[in-house]
Amino acid sequence: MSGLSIENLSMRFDLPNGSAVQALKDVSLDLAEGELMSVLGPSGCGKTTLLNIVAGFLAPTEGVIRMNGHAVHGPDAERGMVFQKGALFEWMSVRDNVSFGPRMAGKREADYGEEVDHLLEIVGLQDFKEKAIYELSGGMQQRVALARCLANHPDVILMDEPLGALDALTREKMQSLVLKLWKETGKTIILITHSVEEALLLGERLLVMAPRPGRIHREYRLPFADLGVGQDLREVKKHPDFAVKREEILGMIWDMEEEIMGRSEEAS
Ligand SMILES: Nc1ncnc2c1ncn2[C@@H]1O[C@H](COP(=O)(O)OP(=O)(O)OP(=O)(O)O)[C@@H](O)[C@H]1O
Repeated sequence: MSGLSIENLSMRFDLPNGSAVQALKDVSLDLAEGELMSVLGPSGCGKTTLLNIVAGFLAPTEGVIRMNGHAVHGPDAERGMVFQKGALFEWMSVRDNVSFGPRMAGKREADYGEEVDHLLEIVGLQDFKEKAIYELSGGMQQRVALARCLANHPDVILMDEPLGALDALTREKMQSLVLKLWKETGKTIILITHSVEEALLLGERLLVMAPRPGRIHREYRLPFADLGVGQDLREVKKHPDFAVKREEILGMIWDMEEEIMGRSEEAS
């Protein structure tokens, strides 16, 4: 079967003081090839833990991840990761960052050169390819991170708050770029965000997680990502159902946060 399958995943962290945190409990989910899923939820509901397990950085206490039918046992180029920031090689040029994966795989310039230049063009950095990373703005650095991830030909792209450190305007532009890359490359994408608007705009599927233990609370299938491929995201936000869903999900997360605060007050 092609695509990503998350089967009965649980993760418990045993702490040095003898207690334990149940970060995830019985999470199951199938993602077909080319689907874009955004993941939202209050702090501590296990979003990053879920992504790290899918990436193969963490082994779950129970359950299994299957990628195109085979079980995942560790990191692999088929699952690429884009972090919030800080994962680029600062001292290398933009182009050397993007070509890093192919070079490490033993490929020659003649094999990857054209594709790397094409990726730089897609993310709008063709005029900056010889610049060093530290010379770029935050938004440009995230474009390098996206191009570098794509250069490894992943089947799935995992994004942990990839736009979280950007200013509002750059973030909006990058949201459009993520949609464009998704449509042009047909990649399967999981994107974690703390922004309800971003989750609505980018997720053709939107997963709301709940904490303690981390679990799937609700899933939506939404039209906004498809709408956003062809038009300004500000227009998409004017869609009557957009505001309805935003209020519904904000309320849902607000209630969860209130419950968490209530529980911690009871415990203290
Ligand atoms: N290595 C670890 N050891 C112990 N506990 C951990 C570890 N990693 C995560 N946790 C705990 O697991 C739970 C889920 O954490 P996780 O970072 O996955 O949540 P999150 O939803 O991504 O949170 P945030 O939105 O704040 O980034 C939290 O209670 C966290 O403290």
